[in-house]
Amino acid sequence: MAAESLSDRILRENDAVLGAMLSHRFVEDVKNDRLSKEAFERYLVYEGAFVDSAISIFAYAAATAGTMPQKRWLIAVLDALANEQIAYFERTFASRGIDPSSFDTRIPEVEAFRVGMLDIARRGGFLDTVAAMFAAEWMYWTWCRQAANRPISDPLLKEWVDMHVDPNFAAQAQWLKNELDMAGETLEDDETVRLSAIFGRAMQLEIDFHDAPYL
Ligand SMILES: Cc1ncc(C[n+]2csc(CCO)c2C)c(N)n1
Repeated sequence: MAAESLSDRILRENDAVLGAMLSHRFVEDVKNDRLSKEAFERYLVYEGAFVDSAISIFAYAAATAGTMPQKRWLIAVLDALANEQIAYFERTFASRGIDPSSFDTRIPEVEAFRVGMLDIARRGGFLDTVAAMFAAEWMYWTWCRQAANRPISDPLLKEWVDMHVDPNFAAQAQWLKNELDMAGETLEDDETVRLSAIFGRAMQLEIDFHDAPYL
């Protein structure tokens, strides 16, 4: 039998916290088409602030990547973040008349996620960033695939869910998984334990972040 890949090991070891996030009230509300307009708009502002910091996080990954194919891939990720994801928020805020500066994005749950993810990238190495973003993206890809098969009345929420089932986003989640697996073939056990803990920490930050629109 083939040895378990590093990403599968990380997913298995963090099954409980991943499961808690996948059954979070926010995910359930989107899947059942009952997320309130107020919660969605708060989420959008918090999320827009996070996607902005994701540009910094992936910039750290590009700066610490070892090979040119990795750098090329990450530059494409940065391009998609700045020109597709951020563009979504600009369009959405304009069409809804949302003024992001009138929301408090410094509340602890939102700030902890942003600072926590950024710190992993700033202080850790390339694989630390990959493990944290694998947590974030694998989780979104998983629940958005479920949500995309159900009716969602708000066209902008529908667009947001669909963006995370798009083949480009799926390829990004798979790329992170594969980077972990390739590195995992030669890592010492204490290093794999550390990366699994980073995944778990990122997922707990996600749970708290998704509580924030309801506070
Ligand atoms: C709170 C939160 N967690 C995870 C994602 C998933 N996601 C979508 S794009 C992106 C950055 C680079 O691809 C990430 C992590 C999200 N959007 N918001």
